[in-house]
Order: sequence, then C-alpha cells, then structure tokens
Amino acid sequence: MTDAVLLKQTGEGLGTFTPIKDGLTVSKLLNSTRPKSETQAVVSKDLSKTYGRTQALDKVSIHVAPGSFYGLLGPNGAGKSTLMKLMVGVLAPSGGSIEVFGHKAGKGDEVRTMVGYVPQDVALYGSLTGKQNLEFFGSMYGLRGRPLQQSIDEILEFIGLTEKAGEAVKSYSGGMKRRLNIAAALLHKPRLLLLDEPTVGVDPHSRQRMFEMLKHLQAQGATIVYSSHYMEEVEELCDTVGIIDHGQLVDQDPLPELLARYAGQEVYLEISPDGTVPPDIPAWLASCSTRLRSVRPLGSGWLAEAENRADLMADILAAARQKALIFRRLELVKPSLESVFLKLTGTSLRDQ
Ligand SMILES: Nc1ncnc2c1ncn2[C@@H]1O[C@H](COP(=O)(O)OP(=O)(O)OP(=O)(O)O)[C@@H](O)[C@H]1O
Repeated sequence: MTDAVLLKQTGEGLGTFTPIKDGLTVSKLLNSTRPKSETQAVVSKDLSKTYGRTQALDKVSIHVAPGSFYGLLGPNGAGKSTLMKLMVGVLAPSGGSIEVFGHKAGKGDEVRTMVGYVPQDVALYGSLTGKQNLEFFGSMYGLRGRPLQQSIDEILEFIGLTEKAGEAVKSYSGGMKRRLNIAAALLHKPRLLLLDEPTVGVDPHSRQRMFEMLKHLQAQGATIVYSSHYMEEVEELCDTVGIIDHGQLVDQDPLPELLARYAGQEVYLEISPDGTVPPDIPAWLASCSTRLRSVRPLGSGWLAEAENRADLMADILAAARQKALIFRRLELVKPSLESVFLKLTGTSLRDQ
C-alpha cells in the first residue's frame, strides 16, 4: 500500500452521486464547487525532480485548465508518474513549483482533499471485500458513518460493482480491481482526478466502462489528468495533451491545435505489381508532385507528406494515369496523435 495520503473531508469538490439513465450513477456538481475565477487546475513552473543521479523531470511547466481532460502522453520512464506524484504532493519538487487550484500542491488538508489520485499499481487489500476496501479508503479521507456509507453505495453503483461488493477483492478480475481502485479515489468527490495508466491489464469491456465513467465525471465538472502510453486512449478521451519525453514537456495544447500544428498532411500508397511499378518510388513521387515534402516506407507501402494531402493526392492520381500505374491502396491519412508524437520526439511511441 503506497502513496496513501491521510485527508479530511471539507465539502470541497464534487457533490452527490445521482443515477443516470444507463444504470450508472454520476456525480452531480454543486454550483458552488465550480471555480469562480479561471484559476488553473494545475500549474507548474520549471518543475524538476531528481532521484539520486536520475533527472526524472527537467523544468516542466504545465498548465491544466479547470474542467479539461488532460492526457499526459509519453513512453515508459518519461516522468509521467513522477509528475502525478508531485501534483498530489506525495513527492516534493527538487526545483521549481507546482500549484493545484492556486495552492501549493500537497500542502494542507484543503488542497489535498481537492485531489483524487489513482496510482499505477492497484492499491487494494485482496482479502477484504470491495466494500471493506472502500470503507478503509473513505476513512482515510476523513469520511465516517452515514456520509461514508452513502458515498460507498453511490460509487459502487457508479462503477457497476454493487453486486460484487460483498466478495473478497482477490476474486475480482483485473478490470474490476482497476474500477474499484478508481472508486477509492472518488469517495471524497475530488475536483481533480489524477489517473496513472489506469488501463494496464484491463479487458476491453472494463476499459470501455471505465472510459464512460471518466467521461461522465468530466461532464459533471471534474478536471482529469490521465497518463498513458496508449495514443488511442488519449485521442479518444482527452481534449488537451501534454507530450513528455526524457523528463521534459515537449509541448502541450488542446488536441486539435497540436494536430493542426504538427500532424502530417499525408497520403498512404501501395502500388500493385499488376501494373507498371516505378523502380524508385520516392523518386517517382518527387517527380509527380512539386508539393512533396517527404516520403518514407510504411508497412508494404509508402507514406508521402505534403503541405496539403488532398493536393498531393490529386498530383499522384494525375501522374499515375499517364504511367498506367495501379494502386493496391491509395488513401488520405487522418491526422493523428501518433504523427504529432513522431514529429515532436523523432520516434514512434509504439517502438519504445
Ligand atoms: N523512486 C525512484 N527512485 C529512483 N528512480 C526513479 C524512482 N521513480 C522513478 N524513477 C526514475 O525516474 C524516471 C521517470 O520515472 P517515472 O516512473 O516517473 O516515468 P513514467 O513515465 O511514469 O514511466 P512508466 O510509464 O514506465 O510508469 C525513470 O528513469 C525512473 O527509472
């Protein structure tokens, strides 16, 4: 059991959990819990952290807007967990500063109560039931008696584990344990929820259910910071993305802006041997379009990039017609976070 923080309930954060139509329950925000000013949910300035000689974070300046779903994307060892632990205050910075809703991170019960932290490793007692685990974590957040029982009942329904609440956690599937792990961080209804790679070892069904839960929480006003090295998850869930690599924040912005700034305008093509096949495809592509910026092999075809992918496609089609070229595939490539990551870090996240 690591990273546990003793907290007191102050009434800050999300309000009561109420049923919604699909059978889940969701926390309904009280108006008073919305930040009145545009205070950022998290702001760090030149935040650094070293472990002995290891520089885990190097002058990271992050800003997470209230109500946003912020994806922290980076390969193993990039510094994501360290950054989250600094946000919740279980680690102290080696340099720089970090604030949560305008308060120094981890300082005082009030600010700690605003935060729910779901660590990367499931932190539950296997021999206790789901409900007993929640009672334990609730008491750590200073919840007692009826308010605690009410919160547990609501949250068990919200995560779809009411039926299993009386069974020992060691009998739960990996996905159920993950959901219960999240529930433990939600009992005190935090404004800011930090999730460190919560889908590792989770089956697709549980993963989808977890995503629905998180989307509902955001819709109700929670700010969520979600670390992952799965691009697809970040693309599906997050409206804002920070890319972290070797302890540095390479860039951060709303996802559409990152895509517009960095994602390539690309066309993917595979040429069929049934027609003419140019001996040197990159040279042929360069000859058929002055707009071409780069070509690289991908799978059994080629990825060609230009300033505008539709214009490049038109040039390729016009040149192919003259050459009796047959394509097995010719596609406009949807701008993706993967190409943003590749451009910013020079490597593919999948290769790491
Ligand atoms: N307690 C520690 N003691 C020493 N080094 C550590 C400690 N925790 C993390 N590190 C090192 O700090 C760097 C960043 O680690 P961190 O766990 O923050 O990365 P991460 O992006 O969360 O990685 P992962 O996706 O594998 O969890 C790594 O080089 C790691 O080995």
